[in-house]
Amino acid sequence: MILNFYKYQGAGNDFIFLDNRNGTFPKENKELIVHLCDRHFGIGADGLILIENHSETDFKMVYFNADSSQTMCGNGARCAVAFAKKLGIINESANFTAYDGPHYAEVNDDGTISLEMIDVDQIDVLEDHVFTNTGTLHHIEVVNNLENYPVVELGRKIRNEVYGAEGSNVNFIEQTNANTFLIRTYERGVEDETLACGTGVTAAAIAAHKIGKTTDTVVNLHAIGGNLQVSFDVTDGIYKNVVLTGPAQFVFQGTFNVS
Ligand SMILES: N[C@@H](CCC[C@H](N)C(=O)O)C(=O)O
Repeated sequence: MILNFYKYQGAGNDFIFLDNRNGTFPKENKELIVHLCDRHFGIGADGLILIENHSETDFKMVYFNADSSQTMCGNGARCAVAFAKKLGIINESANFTAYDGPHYAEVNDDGTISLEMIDVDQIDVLEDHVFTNTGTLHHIEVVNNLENYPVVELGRKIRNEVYGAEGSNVNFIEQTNANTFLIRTYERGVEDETLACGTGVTAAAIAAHKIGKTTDTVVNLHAIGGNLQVSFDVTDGIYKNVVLTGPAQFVFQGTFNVS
């Protein structure tokens, strides 16, 4: 089988895209998904995304982590909008369906994508961290000297020892001004630090606001792979109109021979 694939990245979070509107990709084949994402023996990526037909929205995004587990992915969703535009499915805006439900997104004049995220009403503020769900699970800790922080070592420990088999993504943030934070994320399903995580920066912005680190409702997050922005409204403690904005870039396309 020959697969035509496209590679995209959003702030360095990279994805293999397949146009599966004809439904021919064997998505039950988890070994194949793991193999395609393998950086040594496959194409290499943090995740794999299928674009499929949907009866009520412009398209359906089916996301797999590099280990083939499924959930929502914010950077992947922004890249999915860019890919859907390249395929001619949408123009400057999209209504699409993802793991966590329907989403609306817009392509901005500078090529960045603004993506509406789910409302967030459950935010657990604990002694040394915040835990919330922005489409997928996130643990957030405020730290010092993030540049030299042992993100992989501590992220993996928290992911496994605090959250067990289901796990959680683990974000470490450091404030640099009133509405700006540096962020590094250990992602479950990749089981490593990634260069950025869209649902993670969304969770971090909401957590920072919730615990009073910022009073702004437009928050800048600087990840290793690029800059992202999160805006929201807060009504009765519920974060609504949450929008994630950032880059989504086509990198290359090719064919992969599945033996
Ligand atoms: N990189 C993603 C998040 C992908 C899912 C995550 N690894 C999980 O398993 O929850 C993003 O940009 O949101």
